Amino acid sequence: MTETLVAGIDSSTQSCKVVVRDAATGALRRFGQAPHPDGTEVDPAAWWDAMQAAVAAAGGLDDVAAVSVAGQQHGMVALDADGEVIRPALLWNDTRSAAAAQDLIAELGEADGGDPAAGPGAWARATGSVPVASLTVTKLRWLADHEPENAARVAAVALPHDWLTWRLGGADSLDTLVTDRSDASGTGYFDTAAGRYRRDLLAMALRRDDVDGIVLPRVLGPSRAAGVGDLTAGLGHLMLGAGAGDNAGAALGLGMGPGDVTLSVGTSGVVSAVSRNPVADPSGLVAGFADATGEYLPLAVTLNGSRVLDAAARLLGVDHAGLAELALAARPGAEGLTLVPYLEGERTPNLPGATGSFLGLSLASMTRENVARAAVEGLLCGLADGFAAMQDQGVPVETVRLVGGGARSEAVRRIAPAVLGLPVQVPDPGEYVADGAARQAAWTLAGTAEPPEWSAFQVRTYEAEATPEVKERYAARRHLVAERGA
Ligand SMILES: Nc1ncnc2c1ncn2[C@@H]1O[C@H](COP(=O)(O)OP(=O)(O)O)[C@@H](O)[C@H]1O
Ligand SMILES: O=C(CO)[C@@H](O)[C@H](O)COP(=O)(O)O
Repeated sequence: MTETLVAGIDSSTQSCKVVVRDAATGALRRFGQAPHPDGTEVDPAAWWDAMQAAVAAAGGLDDVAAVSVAGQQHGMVALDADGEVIRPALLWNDTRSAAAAQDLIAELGEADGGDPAAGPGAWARATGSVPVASLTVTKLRWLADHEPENAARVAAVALPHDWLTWRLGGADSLDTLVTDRSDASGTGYFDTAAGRYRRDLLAMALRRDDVDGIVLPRVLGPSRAAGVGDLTAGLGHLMLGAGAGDNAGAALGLGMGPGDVTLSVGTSGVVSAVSRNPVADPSGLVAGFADATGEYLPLAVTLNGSRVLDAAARLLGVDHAGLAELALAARPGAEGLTLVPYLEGERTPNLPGATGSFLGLSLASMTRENVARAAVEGLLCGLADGFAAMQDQGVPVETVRLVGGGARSEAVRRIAPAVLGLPVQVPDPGEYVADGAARQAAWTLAGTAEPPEWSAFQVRTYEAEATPEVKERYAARRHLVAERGA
């Protein structure tokens, strides 16, 4: 019997990855990857080109029955009435809209009860999240304030995964744009608990009173088909799933349920958990997003994930294996050296203009080993802060898993349980976002109530003696940061 194949695509910050899997068992059949351009402002055409290259590297989709696209969240893809991209997309890690976030918070507070200080609570109640520069709503306000002629031309707003799904489906008209709850919940103009758009917030962001005519992608249920796609002439037809934000994709790929907490060390550092109830944290540390199965996915996100390791390896003139070796050769705590790794500014805590700092340099601590160790510990302390914020929101913790490109580092794997003070499971290295998209495609194809049960992945559990002093020192130092440009 010939097997039915499905594909999952992860259009993430640094690259596009494609997996082709058996729809019934989830067995991996093929894989392809292609890089994305650097920078926090990207022409979506580059994602399309990378997707074509990654699909080709994965052997094409000729024999594939269904495909879903997961993607980096929040990126603003503004389209005009002809469906053309108005300007390069501003990505989730572009911090130019930090002041717009502050303005929007104050304005909703004023609109709600006359008090700008009530803004964070008002946003958390309205959408589940407090705006930070990452969220799409703040990018739209930035557009209105800095490029009003572009803001006036906006006829539709999509996210990276919506736009790619639309292109796959033929991009016939703006009305065929679709999305899913997980990605819609990261826009900042979607009421996550109620599952509906807040056009009043879109109007506030764009400073326009005619937003009823603006197309927002239709929000599909978790296993609803987005249509029948045609990647390029000659590649044949395939069913399109609704797709998802990348973190919800990973949750589906990992089969996460309540009690499972995932740390992802990709470009972003993410702590996420599935919750049966919506979360609305007025402190803004936890974003109250939705998952890709009908539940919720509270998460805390740092701007400084795997690139902290990339930068430290560059600084020390070693590769990733060399960095891990150096870090593991140092003692816990790096003899008093701390890296506050705000290399791209920071989102959790919300310090978009911050730069990073090495603190605690001494003759003893200023060694290559300690610098490597401080980089790994600093990255993990940022995640540990997010983890604590999730626990403060009542998120239960039974298992902790580590995924993403940075989880390939032996140092990250071995130091994570020491910094968190908990055992950490590391699944087989893989592309769990793309896997989640593939599982969604199989679900869409099957038309069943629940996603297909796929064979479990292997995990290796890492344990270590807890080093609470590392987190304590970091907590005492993390506010000692300089402003960008200072
Ligand atoms: N062995 C390794 N050790 C540490 N970091 C690694 C290793 N392999 C890959 N990475 C890092 O992982 C990152 C890419 O991870 P990925 O999860 O694909 O990111 P994204 O989804 O944000 O594009 C890169 O920054 C890369 O340098
Ligand atoms: O902003 C968020 C989630 O809120 C990021 O997690 C992006 O979704 C990018 O993810 P990666 O490409 O780093 O995995």
